[in-house]
Amino acid sequence: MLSIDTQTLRPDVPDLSALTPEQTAFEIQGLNLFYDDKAALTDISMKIPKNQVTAFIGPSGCGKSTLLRCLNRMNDLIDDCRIEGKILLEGDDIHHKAVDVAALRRNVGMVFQRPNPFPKSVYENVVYGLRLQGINDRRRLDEAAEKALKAAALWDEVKDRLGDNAYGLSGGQQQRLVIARAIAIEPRVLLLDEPTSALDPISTLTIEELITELKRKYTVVIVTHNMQQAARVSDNTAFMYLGSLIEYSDTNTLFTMPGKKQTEDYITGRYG
Ligand SMILES: Nc1ncnc2c1ncn2[C@@H]1O[C@H](COP(=O)(O)OP(=O)(O)OP(=O)(O)O)[C@@H](O)[C@H]1O
Repeated sequence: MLSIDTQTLRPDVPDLSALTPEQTAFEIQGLNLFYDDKAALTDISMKIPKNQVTAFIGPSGCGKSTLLRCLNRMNDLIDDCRIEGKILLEGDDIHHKAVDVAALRRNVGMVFQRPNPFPKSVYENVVYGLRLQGINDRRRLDEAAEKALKAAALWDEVKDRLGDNAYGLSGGQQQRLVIARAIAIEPRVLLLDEPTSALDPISTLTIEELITELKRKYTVVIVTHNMQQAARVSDNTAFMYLGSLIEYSDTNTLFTMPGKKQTEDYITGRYG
C-alpha cells in the first residue's frame, strides 16, 4: 500500500466547478480523441485553473500524455489522429482556423520526459526561442538568459559556463535548462510530461521545488506516474483510466477522500 504524506498536500482548496473565466486557463469540453479509429480519450470535460499546478495521473496507457499533447496541439503532428470537442485557452478555441499553431506552442510550452537540450552552448539553448523570433540584440538576450536561468533555479550552477556545450551538464541540470529554454519566451502555460522520470532523487526534488515556484507566474500541467509527486507538487489532480477522466478535484481531496472506487484502488496501489 502506498502511503501519501498528507502534510505536504496543499491546504488551499479551489472549487474547480466554480472557476470563473478569469481563473481558467484551459476549458476542455467533450473531448474525444482517436488514433486511427481507436478511441484514446473519451468525453473529457474539465477546467484547468490559471497559476496552479494540475497533475494528470493514471495507469500506463490511460491517455495522460495524449491529453497533455492536446493542449498545445502536439497531436497535430501525428498522422491519423483526430479529435472531437473543444479546447479553449483563456476563452479562445485553440482549433479555430485563425489560430497560428506556432504561436499557440509559444504560449503553451512543453517539457518532455528526457531532457532534450540542443547540441549548442548553455546560453544558445536558453535564447533559442528568442532568436527564432528575430531577437539578436546581445543585451536583451543576456538579460533574458539570466532571468530564465534564475527562474529555472540553474543560474548559480551555470553562470560561469554559459559558453559550454549543454551536453556537458548533468541530467537534472539539462532538464532545468530545457525548462529555462521554455520559459525564456514567456509562455502562459508549461506542460510537463513526466519531467523527472529520467532523473535521480536530488534532481527530482530540485525540479519539484521549481514547479512550485513556477506556478506564481505560469499555469503548470504535469503528467506523472509518481503519486507522491502529484501529491507534493500539484494543487489539482485528474485521475484517468482507459481514456476517461474518472475523477478530478483538488489534490488533497483526491488523495484523502477519493469519491470513486477506481481512484481509491489506484492511489492505494491496487492496480496500475
Ligand atoms: N502516436 C500514437 N499512435 C497510436 N496510438 C497511440 C499513439 N500514442 C498513444 N497511443 C495510444 O493511446 C493510448 C494512450 O496513450 P498515452 O501515451 O496517452 O497514455 P499514458 O497514460 O500517457 O501512458 P504512459 O503512462 O505509459 O506514458 C494508448 O493505448 C496508446 O497505445
